[in-house]
Amino acid sequence: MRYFGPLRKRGPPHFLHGSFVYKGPERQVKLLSLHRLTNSNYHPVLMETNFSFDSNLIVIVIITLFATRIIAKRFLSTPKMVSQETIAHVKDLIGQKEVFVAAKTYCPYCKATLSTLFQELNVPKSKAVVLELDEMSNGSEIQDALEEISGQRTVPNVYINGKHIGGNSDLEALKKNGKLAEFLKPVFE
Ligand SMILES: N[C@@H](CCC(=O)N[C@@H](CS)C(=O)NCC(=O)O)C(=O)O
Repeated sequence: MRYFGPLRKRGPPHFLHGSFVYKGPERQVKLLSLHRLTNSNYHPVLMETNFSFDSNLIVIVIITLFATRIIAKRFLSTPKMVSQETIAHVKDLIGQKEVFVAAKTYCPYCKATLSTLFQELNVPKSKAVVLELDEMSNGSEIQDALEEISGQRTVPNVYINGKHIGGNSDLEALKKNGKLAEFLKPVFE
């Protein structure tokens, strides 16, 4: 890369900053800036590089790569295969007790949900099945099955009396509008 100071050539600023003064396969010369001398006299400051590459082309290539990746992920990814056996097993777990929560130990939303149910609302732990999926060898399989059954992949995934409640925000919304107490009634009977 080589910089040229102001050249002797004088004239109006007929080309834009950053534009190519010369562009060949082995070198290119770009206009860096124009030094104003008088109202009508300018010195161009030029920069010469040995390798000519089109920065627009690089941007297009990067965007194309990203777009291809997103499209491939969205449309070409193979659907997760969850065995009917696992689905039946998870459905069984959901129905085993009044409350079912699929959680992960590090998940703050899960902590909030468990605190709402067991500390705030005093749901007896004996009435609930809580799965910490990240501590289970078949946790990801169960998560796939939950997605298949409820359409929800995130944790916490809450069921009360076999009814899908949703995540922590859904639980909080039900708590706010007073419907959660109604859902939990059978738990305390
Ligand atoms: N809006 C959801 C947010 C739940 C969420 O984002 N959970 C994260 C974990 S903290 C999750 O499930 N991530 C995907 C995963 O762990 O597979 C809720 O209120 O429950």
